[in-house]
Amino acid sequence: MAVSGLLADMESLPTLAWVSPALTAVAVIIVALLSGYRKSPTKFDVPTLEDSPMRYVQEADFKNTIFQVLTPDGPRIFLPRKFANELKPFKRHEASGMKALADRHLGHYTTIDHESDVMLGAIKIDLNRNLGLFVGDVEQEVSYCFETQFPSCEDWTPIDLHETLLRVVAQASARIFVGYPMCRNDEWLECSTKFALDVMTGGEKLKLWHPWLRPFAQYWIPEMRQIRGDHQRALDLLMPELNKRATETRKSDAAPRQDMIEWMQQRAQKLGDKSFDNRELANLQMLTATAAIHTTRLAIIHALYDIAARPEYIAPLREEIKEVTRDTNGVLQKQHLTQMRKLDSFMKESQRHSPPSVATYQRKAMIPIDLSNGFHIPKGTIVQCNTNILDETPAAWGEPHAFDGFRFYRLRENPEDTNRFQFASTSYDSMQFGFGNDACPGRFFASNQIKIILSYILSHYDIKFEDSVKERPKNFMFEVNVMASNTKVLFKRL
Ligand code: HEM
Repeated sequence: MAVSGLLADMESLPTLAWVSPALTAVAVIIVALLSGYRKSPTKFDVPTLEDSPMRYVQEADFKNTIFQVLTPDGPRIFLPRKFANELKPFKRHEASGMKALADRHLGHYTTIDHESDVMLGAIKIDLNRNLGLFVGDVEQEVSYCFETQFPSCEDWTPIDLHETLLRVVAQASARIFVGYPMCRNDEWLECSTKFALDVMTGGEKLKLWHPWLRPFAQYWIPEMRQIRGDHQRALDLLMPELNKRATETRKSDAAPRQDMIEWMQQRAQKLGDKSFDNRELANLQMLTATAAIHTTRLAIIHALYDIAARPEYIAPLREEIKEVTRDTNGVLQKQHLTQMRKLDSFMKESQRHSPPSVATYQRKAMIPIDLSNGFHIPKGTIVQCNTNILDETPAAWGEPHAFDGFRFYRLRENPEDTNRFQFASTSYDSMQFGFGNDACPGRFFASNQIKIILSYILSHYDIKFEDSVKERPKNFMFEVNVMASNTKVLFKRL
């Protein structure tokens, strides 16, 4: 029931007629809270984990059994991996990954429930088509960032990767999202990275409130208030650049400008999207940064932890980087990234052990869906598949639980498989970027960014853990998300 409906019901109670509006509001809150405690969400006839979704990873037989986690927003259904194959043929208006993600973060309130063909087209088509153009630019940006933001590391220096890499990834991504010089604008970088944190934190805090109370509670939660401010700030920061571009006369023979601002504007024109304006452009920039920056940063942190924990990989990885860039004296070019097969393999193995989530395939049923085992998914239900599948690793890939950084490198030595098993390849056995038509469209870009940043670090620094760290730091879970611990890594300039 909506809050307005609840208010109407209460107003019809004669005993409340004399109560002041403030007291009525308090009464509404109490009634809503009490009804929230009484009400248990509609359950499915499958095992239930009542408590915390964090527990299911350890306790539920997620591989073979369908089970549910009850949340105030209704049950979340967890499916064995095989059902991803059954859901894959459904189109996005029938089974939507974006809607599932938006619901998980209360997108209606946190503003991320915003599906845009302009944004998807700009990433899927324009960004992917032009990836090769930016390798030099991004490398330059990464190098500038390390030179200006990083300690000198003449001797072993402890580095907080979470903090440092946020800046590096944000700036390297902004080089392509908003172009130069905007990519070096501190305020823009702060705004575009903070938005994601406000969405995550604000959404989590709002979830603690009963759904009926959220329309009010959103105004009490600082991060929820900041989200609105973030949008306005993004627009204000972007306007000088947009005005400059709108008024600037470019030579007729000048190469077309290539960055996400340009692509979004052109896509909107092509699609005849009348609602697209500067405000929408700023919003889409924030959404793109949200999808891109924190995921990429996390993948790099995991990879660096894996390298620091297994120093025997440093020499062969460095050797490969040196070898492939020999023809250009160490300057990275597009083809070099494809040639870095050992690094690619190491990144994929690192992601196999530390995926972004144990359920990277999630969909909201936009229509009722029946699975082959007779399980009925009603419209509006969120389902997620178990994609945490070390045990189910195909036999041909070798020992499933071992960390074998070059397993995919060796698999690709088979001439038939040379284009398979890449970091950005998705398959039923490798769903870290999702699966099917709606798998992550930014994965090729992410692959490039990660390679550029890791190869910069490996070529300029030695890294290791402090002596007190005896093994690779353990990951921890937040709901279905796999998070990296906050362990410092020591850097020393070569
Ligand atoms: C290592 C970095 C990244 C990881 C691990 C990652 C992971 C994912 C996953 C698991 C999905 C859901 C796919 C599915 O449901 O089948 C997804 C979707 C998405 N990602 Fe990424 N991502 C990364 C980087 C990026 C980047 C750099 C961008 C943008 C440039 C991006 C943009 C998107 C978008 C727009 C979607 C929604 C796609 C749709 O609904 O069609 N991601 N990502």
